[in-house]
Amino acid sequence: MSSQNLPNGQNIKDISGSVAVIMVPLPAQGHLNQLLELAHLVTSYGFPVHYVGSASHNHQAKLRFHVPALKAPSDIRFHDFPTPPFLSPAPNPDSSHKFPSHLLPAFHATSSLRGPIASLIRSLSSELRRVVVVHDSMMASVVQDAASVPSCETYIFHSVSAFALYWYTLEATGMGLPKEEDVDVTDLISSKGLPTLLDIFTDEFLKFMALQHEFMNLSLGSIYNTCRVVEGRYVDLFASATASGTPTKHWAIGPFNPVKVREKKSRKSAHVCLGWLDKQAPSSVIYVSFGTTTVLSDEQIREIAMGLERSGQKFIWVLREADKADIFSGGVEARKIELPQGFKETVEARDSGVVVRDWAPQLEILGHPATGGFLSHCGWNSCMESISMGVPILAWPMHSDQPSNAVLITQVLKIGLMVQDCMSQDKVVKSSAIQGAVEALMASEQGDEMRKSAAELGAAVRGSMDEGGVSRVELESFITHISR
Ligand SMILES: O=c1ccn([C@@H]2O[C@H](COP(=O)(O)OP(=O)(O)O[C@H]3O[C@H](CO)[C@@H](O)[C@H](O)[C@H]3O)[C@@H](O)[C@H]2O)c(=O)[nH]1
Repeated sequence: MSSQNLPNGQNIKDISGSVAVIMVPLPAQGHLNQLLELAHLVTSYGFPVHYVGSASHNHQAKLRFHVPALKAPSDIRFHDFPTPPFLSPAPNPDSSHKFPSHLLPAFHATSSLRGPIASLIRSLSSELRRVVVVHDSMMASVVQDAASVPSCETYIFHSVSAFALYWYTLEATGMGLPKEEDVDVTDLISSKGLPTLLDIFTDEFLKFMALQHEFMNLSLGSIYNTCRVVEGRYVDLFASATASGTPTKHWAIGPFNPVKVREKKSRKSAHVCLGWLDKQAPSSVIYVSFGTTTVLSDEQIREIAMGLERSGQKFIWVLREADKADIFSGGVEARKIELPQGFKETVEARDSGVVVRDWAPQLEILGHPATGGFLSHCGWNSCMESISMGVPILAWPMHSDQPSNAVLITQVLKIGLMVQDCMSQDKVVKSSAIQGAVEALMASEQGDEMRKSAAELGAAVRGSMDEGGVSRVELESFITHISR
């Protein structure tokens, strides 16, 4: 964004020196990266951004960031605030619930950020005309002191789809599933329909959420990492379902992730899997990854391996353990995830795939022309990244917003298929179901149709970030609003 003028005609230089933005993420990868991406978008308009968290979560956010370094990196200032020591247990592959409860100690420890954040707000507001706090919806209690500083305003950042938010709201108010014409609620993702809040969250996390809800009415508006081309209708439905007496604003300004596919020569990552992809035919590879919170049992991993192998389709499979609350903490030795005997040798002999055990360059894999499908748990980052790169999704939701995202992808947008029978918490999905689903997406007419629809949606979403595009207009509306 090279223009020196804000959308309202004011000069950036005149405004940006008098307004600062503080970003307050929830300390989990899928949240840290979204607010860091938003920080980059905001600094591109000349506003300084202060990104706050514990030293290890700030380090995590920087280390794994997939946006190339800014020309002026000093525009984002990281504040490493002290947090008391918190437990960082190993994820439990045999847990009876798929929700990543092992992350909760880090979430609870964020209460200690309240004091340092309040001090930062007060110190900035003594020098500036306005301090703008953009906080994760799950950090509302931590920024509650902002309300007592007259020149400070807070805005909620929602890290999940508007469709998921709308569905949570209907569930929480007892109104039930979204009975929309375009969502066939009788044929959702399991014979029982969408799971309840207790199926997708734990009691402890629901209590943590309830605490945040107590402070959400202090904010002046909501920001979404989504695009009206994808789910504008659900942004409006959620806005009206949660409307109270006080008018609040809603800005759908996603995708936050970069939408331009990089040329081979200017790639950020030199990961070996990209070299392998370069040798594959267009749209011939399925990318398999379950984000940073999914914990799979050994048995489930074996079934995935067999399913992939028997499908005969080429694949890149990211096989990593879920993140711990502190990814840099030592302690218990990480689980050694074993593959079935002979799997590695067969895959190598046939050159049929790559198993990635470290951090994969997901955005670059999805943006590669050889990638034709994504077997995903439907975390919202993965959905937005896949949508913006025009790649259809084979949906295997696990917990939280993922089941509703899967419905959005498969039933509303029709750019993906479900892995059969995957919503049962205690059942292992068999290799035959995985094989069938992979074949359906990668080697059938139905799969080709999904690829075509996903490519069309991807082009529209990328266009939404161009000058005059719907997301760019909303981003500039937010920028104009905070600089008023
Ligand atoms: O090897 C890897 C693994 C992950 N990623 C990136 O990590 C992020 C993962 O985010 P997401 O797809 O949203 O999955 P989770 O990590 O599971 O995200 C959590 O946070 C999301 C935002 O609230 C929710 O939608 C999910 O349900 C919740 O599990 C994405 O940007 C990926 O590109 C990589 O780049 N390389």
